[in-house]
Amino acid sequence: MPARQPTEPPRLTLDNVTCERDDRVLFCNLQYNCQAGTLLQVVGFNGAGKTTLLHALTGLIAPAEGQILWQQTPIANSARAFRQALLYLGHQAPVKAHLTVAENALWLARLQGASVERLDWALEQVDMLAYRDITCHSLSAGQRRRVALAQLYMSQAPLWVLDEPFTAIDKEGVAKLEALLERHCAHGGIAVLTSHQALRVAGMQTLNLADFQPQAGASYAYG
Ligand SMILES: Nc1ncnc2c1ncn2[C@@H]1O[C@H](COP(=O)(O)OP(=O)(O)OP(=O)(O)O)[C@@H](O)[C@H]1O
Repeated sequence: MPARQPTEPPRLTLDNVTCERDDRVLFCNLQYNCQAGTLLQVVGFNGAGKTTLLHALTGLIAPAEGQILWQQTPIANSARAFRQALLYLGHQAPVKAHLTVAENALWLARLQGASVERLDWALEQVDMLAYRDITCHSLSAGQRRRVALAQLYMSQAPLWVLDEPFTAIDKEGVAKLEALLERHCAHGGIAVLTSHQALRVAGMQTLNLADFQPQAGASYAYG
């Protein structure tokens, strides 16, 4: 489904962002501008701060320095508009074991304000329609991830922030997700994702957190 078109083209700006955990600077002075159509893969070694950056991008944590802007307004000042524009998929597939595949996909879609008329179609896209009424506790890790990914097919949010969406997904599933990301951005959406995989998506940009490491000895600059 094409991204819902806001009145102005979507724009996400990382303005001189520094993030830290437990007084330790993970990356600093990160400057990046994502315009309509941007697909950005955040890469870096284990512990570089990729998930931390996505948490900052979604407003779950505040950067130690700098700010995140949505449509040129700091996200802290535009929380409602920003939340409506955002689809965030975290590291763990947010699937409840005691609910069926359809129930999980439905509440995730409703949580995102996504259109639920296309539930069965979305489940078909992630090859989970045959499991529609099965409770999720009996699913494999890849199948649980697929249930979570179904919401991407129902979403109209212009901004997708996805933490390791390819985890546990097989080769065919990866190719489908790559095509979906490409379509989302071709329709004017923005997608920021982390992955340790080399992805095949036309026009994808890469942000390597290793390029924004603090200088040696500067780790406690904010203490
Ligand atoms: N809630 C937290 N409290 C304290 N430290 C944290 C917290 N979350 C993460 N960290 C620390 O911040 C650093 C960066 O973690 P993060 O999960 O952002 O890395 P990552 O680049 O996503 O790693 P990976 O590739 O292994 O998923 C790690 O050293 C981690 O221990």
